[in-house]
Formats: sequence, structure tokens, C-alpha cells
Amino acid sequence: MDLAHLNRRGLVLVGCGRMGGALLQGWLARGLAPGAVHVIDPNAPAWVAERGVSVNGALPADPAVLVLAVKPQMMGDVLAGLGAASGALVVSVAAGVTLAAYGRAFPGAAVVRAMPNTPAAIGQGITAIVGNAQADAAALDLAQSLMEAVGRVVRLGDESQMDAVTAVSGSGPAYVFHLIETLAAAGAAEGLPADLALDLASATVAGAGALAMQEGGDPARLREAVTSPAGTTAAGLSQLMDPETGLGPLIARTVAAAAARGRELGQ
Ligand SMILES: NC(=O)c1ccc[n+]([C@@H]2O[C@H](COP(=O)([O-])OP(=O)(O)OC[C@H]3O[C@@H](n4cnc5c(N)ncnc54)[C@H](O)[C@@H]3O)[C@@H](O)[C@H]2O)c1
Ligand code: PRO
Repeated sequence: MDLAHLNRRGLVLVGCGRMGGALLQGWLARGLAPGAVHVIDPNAPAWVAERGVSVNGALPADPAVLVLAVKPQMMGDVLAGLGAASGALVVSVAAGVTLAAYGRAFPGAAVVRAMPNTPAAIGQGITAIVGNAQADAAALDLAQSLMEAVGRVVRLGDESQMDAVTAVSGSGPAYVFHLIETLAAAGAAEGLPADLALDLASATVAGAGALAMQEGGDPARLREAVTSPAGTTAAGLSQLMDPETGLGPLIARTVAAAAARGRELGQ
């Protein structure tokens, strides 16, 4: 992150909720000067002003970056209320809203769409980015470095991939949390105390995720390593991997519904 550039010209963050707040924490931890950040949010959390960040105050005339982290449904009103971006790089984390919509609001501006996820709050997010025609290599590098404050960044070849990314990794943590909920509930139904079942389910998801990341490659190989012939896992997987009623078709429907909603939000 080019801190000198950002600290000199300033960064404006519109929307400081879960995602905007996680990003702000990441930037400050990386050395962005609190005085260089200007948050616009009618409900900004108290810690933001306590850290010395400007909240709903006067904005710099020529900020380096404008980050948009409000809900997509209110993006139209927010864009209408903001002035020109002047020479700022515009970075938006909103689901659905297209580069073309930002291009209409900020003619000629370099715009980057970014889709992070909530593990950003602990620096373990994964973010996909894609820029408009005005976003040159320097703009994409700056956007990438901003998002790397909260985890890894991947670049997309085409904006059309963004709704699928949103449906897989943007929304994905919610699917995984629901997996933990349902695995714990099933354990409780088999007679375990609820808190023990939740501990077992959470630790299993965390450990399996860490193992998959460390090993890389095909997760089917890791699944097979758990599965003894005619054993307990095979019995469980016969339900989970049923081609009609198992997880495969369910996750396919889940991701398709999320991606379709992303496309709707972009209308
Ligand atoms: N939470 C996620 O998992 C996640 C993941 C990826 C992307 N996103 C995107 O991030 C964006 C924000 O989501 P979130 O989960 O942080 O929501 P959030 O509700 O936690 O935060 C939104 C913030 O915007 C503020 N706000 C409302 N009206 C405003 C206005 N007119 N001007 C300035 N600020 C205003 C709210 O007070 C709130 O603090 C969304 O566009 C969402 O698509 C969220
Ligand atoms: N949360 C946002 C939503 O639900 C975008 C991805 C994760 O719309």
C-alpha cells in the first residue's frame, strides 16, 4: 500500500459497517494515518472517531481513493449525493452494482469493484477485484493493496464473473456457518450436549478448511482419506453425496440463487 500517497491526499470511506469497518481496521493496522481517513456514515461506530478518524466532517478536495461500502440498495442515493470523484480511484465492495453504474456517477474515473468476505475481520478474507477501462495497472495495484489489508486478493478477467464470485466466496461464509449450525444440531440430535456438538462442529470446519488450504489440490483426495471402505464416513456420505437429494444439487441451487440475486441488484 502506497501509504505516503494515501496519507498525503486522503481516503474517503462511505459506509463503515461490517465490511467498511473491517477494511478500515486493516488499513489502520497497516499504518494508514487515522487523520488521512474520512468516514461518511450516519451510524459510524464510536471506535472510528476515537481512533482519530474524521467522521462526517469536511472532505479533502482531492482524495486518492473513494471507497464505497454501503448496501447496494442505497448505492443510487449515495452516488447521487456525492460530488465528482475528481482524480480519486473509486473502489466499491457492493454486491451487484456494475462498473457501468459507477462510470455514470463518476464519468472518466478509474473504478474497481471488489468482492471481499467477512473473514476480512480477522485478516483472512479473500477478495476478487475487477476494474473498468480507466483502471490502469497502477489503479488495480492500489485497489489490490487496499484489499490485501484484510486477506488475499485475486483478479478477475471479466466483470461478468463477479456475480458468481459473490455467490461463492462473498456469501460463502454464511453457507459454512450454516453447515456448522446444522452439523452441531445433528450431533445434538444424536445425544451430544449442544455446546460440545457446536465445539466439535466448529473445530472440524476450521481444521478441515486449514488442511484443504495447506494441502491444496483436489479436495476429493482429502475426502477419500477420511473414508474407510464400508465405514462410518461412507455411510454418512451415501446421504450427503446422493445425486438427487445430496449437497451437490443443494449447493448448486444455493449458488445459482445468490448469483441471480447479484444480477438483479445490478439492474
Ligand atoms: N457483509 C458481507 O459479508 C459483505 C461481503 C462482501 C461485500 N459486502 C458489501 O459491503 C457493503 C456493506 O455491507 P455490510 O455488510 O458492511 O453492511 P452494514 O449494514 O454492516 O454497513 C453499511 C453501513 O452503511 C451505513 N450507511 C447507511 N446509509 C448510509 C449513507 N447514506 N451514507 C453513508 N453510510 C451509510 C450504515 O450506517 C452502515 O454502517 C454491501 O454493499 C455489501 O454488498 C458485504
Ligand atoms: N453479503 C452481501 C449480501 O448478502 C454480499 C456478499 C455477502 O448481499
